[in-house]
Parts: sequence; structure tokens; C-alpha cells
Amino acid sequence: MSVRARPTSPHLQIYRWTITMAMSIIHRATGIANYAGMALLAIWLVAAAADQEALNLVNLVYGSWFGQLVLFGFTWSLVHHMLGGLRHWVWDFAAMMEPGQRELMAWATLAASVVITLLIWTVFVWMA
Ligand code: HEM
Repeated sequence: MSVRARPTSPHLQIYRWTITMAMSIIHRATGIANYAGMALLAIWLVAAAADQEALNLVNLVYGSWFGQLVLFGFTWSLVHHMLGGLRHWVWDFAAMMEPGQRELMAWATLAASVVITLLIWTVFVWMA
């Protein structure tokens, strides 16, 4: 008996990658990263409320090159996710949904997230 090739539903390997698809995935990933980042903030607050020794230890870890890298990534994640949220808010008005407009907003949020993150770190970390 011959077996007929059945149609398969699209999956990640055969989808052509688009910027809107990547931004959708990144929005969920940054949402998850924000949870982890908020735990870091909570740890810092608990240490500050506990005693000077605990605060010094957390500051030492967060101030190391690895800690700074993680905090920089957390800042970008927060900013990118917030801009992604604003993108959804714009869509709630059924605006910027046409081909071309969607891609423009996706690239704009990506670029703005990098610029805003660098601005925040320049003003509040590197120049402080
Ligand atoms: C620490 C703060 C935040 C955390 C931990 C967080 C976490 C998350 C997570 C885990 C998701 C994914 C849910 C899913 O895909 O099932 C999500 C989605 C979403 N977040 Fe956030 N979020 C935060 C801040 C924000 C902010 C500030 C905004 C708006 C400015 C925002 C707007 C949204 C929107 C609109 C979605 C839904 C996106 C969609 O329907 O695909 N979030 N968030």
C-alpha cells in the first residue's frame, strides 16, 4: 500500500524568520528575564534592610564585571519589554498593523531599547 505524503503544519524550521517573529519571541524571553531581574532587585533590598555586611556582599557581587553585565542585560530587558508593551498598546488602536509598519515598529523598538539602555547606564552608572 502506498503512503501518501501528508501535509505538515508549519513549524520553526520551515518558517522564514521575520523581525516581527523575532520580536514576539524576544518579548516573551524578556518577560521571563524581568522576573529573574526583579529577584535580583529584591535580594538587594533585603540585604539593604538586613545589615551593612549583607549589603556590602551584594554590592560586591553586583559590582563585579559579571554582575554589571547581568544588570546591564536586565536594564535592556526591562526597556525592551516596556517598549514591546507600548507596541502592543499602539496595536490596541488597530494602528501600525500594515505590512511595512509592523517591521518599522519592530526595528524602532529594538533600536530604541539599545539607545535608552545606553542612556540610562551613561547617566546613572558610568557618569554618576
Ligand atoms: C518586571 C516587570 C515585568 C515582568 C516580570 C513582565 C513579564 C511578562 C511575561 C512573562 C510576559 C509573557 C506572557 C506570555 O507570553 O504568556 C509578558 C507579556 C507582556 N507584557 Fe510584561 N512584564 C513586565 C513589565 C511590563 C511592562 C512595563 C509592560 C508595558 C509597558 C508590559 C507589557 C506586556 C504585554 C503587552 C505583554 C503581552 C504580549 C503578548 O500578548 O504577546 N510588561 N510580560
